[in-house]
Amino acid sequence: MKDKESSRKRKRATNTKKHTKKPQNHQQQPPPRIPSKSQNQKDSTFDDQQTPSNPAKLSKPSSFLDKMKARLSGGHFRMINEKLYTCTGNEALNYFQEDPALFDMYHTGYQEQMLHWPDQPVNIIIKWLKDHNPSLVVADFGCGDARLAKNVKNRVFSFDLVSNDPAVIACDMSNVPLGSSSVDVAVFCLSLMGTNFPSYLQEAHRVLKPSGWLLIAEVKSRFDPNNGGADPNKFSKAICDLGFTSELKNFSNKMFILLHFKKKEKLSSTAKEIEWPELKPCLYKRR
Ligand SMILES: C[S@@+](CC[C@H](N)C(=O)[O-])C[C@H]1O[C@@H](n2cnc3c(N)ncnc32)[C@H](O)[C@@H]1O
Repeated sequence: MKDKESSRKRKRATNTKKHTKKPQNHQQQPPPRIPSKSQNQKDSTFDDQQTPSNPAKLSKPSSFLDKMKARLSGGHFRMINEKLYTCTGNEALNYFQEDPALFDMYHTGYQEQMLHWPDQPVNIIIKWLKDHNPSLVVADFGCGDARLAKNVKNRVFSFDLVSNDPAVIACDMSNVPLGSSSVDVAVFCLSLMGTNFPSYLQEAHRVLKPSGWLLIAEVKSRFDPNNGGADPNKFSKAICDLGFTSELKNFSNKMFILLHFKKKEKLSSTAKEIEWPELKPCLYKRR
């Protein structure tokens, strides 16, 4: 009996030893690992847009945080972008009115994406305007940061869903505060985003003077019928049926197409049903 009792006591003592935490000896801890060159390279693929040029910066904890923030904001951009391509203009207006910070988030991401485009379509349109008479009055539908208005001598009415600039008029561009036949040029630079895009083109037709110009720059992949995109000829025909003549189709750029139309002097008396092709959303890749 005594033997059993003493063996139980011994067992308890060894168990307690097993579970007792050793006091930490910090001096014996291995030193923190400094990322080697190959680890730095691996990190840079995490989000190569954010890789600092100085590798020493990578060892600072803030660079990891910066990368996390960049990743998060890239995700937010893609989410907002997809929303804009899959809802109506009015829904997009309400979306941004509820949280105007989303608009800034979208535009930060959009500018980041555009850095990877060899040419900016807005610069091609700016050049077109500079080559024409500066007295032409322009309406920029979906103007973004109003770069167009800031770079030409023309009088420009700039419209977007949110206004962060006194020069920009906040509205849904299917209903702009301009009189009928009041402008010479209507511009849509990558802005035919809403599912109701035909109503934006109808509005441009309303505000354009007879013989006024309609200039469209759109993402090329949206007009690639082999890849689910619209047939550009059907799109062009629909615009002509709205009351325009086609003046230019330029597919030479890798990233965007350029289409120019002129508003017909006289509208045909027989209004016909216009067959608009669907325009697929332009979704940006994670970089
Ligand atoms: C891709 S960005 C292009 C901005 C500018 N045109 C450029 O080329 O830099 C498209 C812009 O169209 C605006 N947009 C989209 N739908 C709109 C609508 N229904 N009414 C007004 N603006 C709209 C978006 O808010 C966004 O600023």
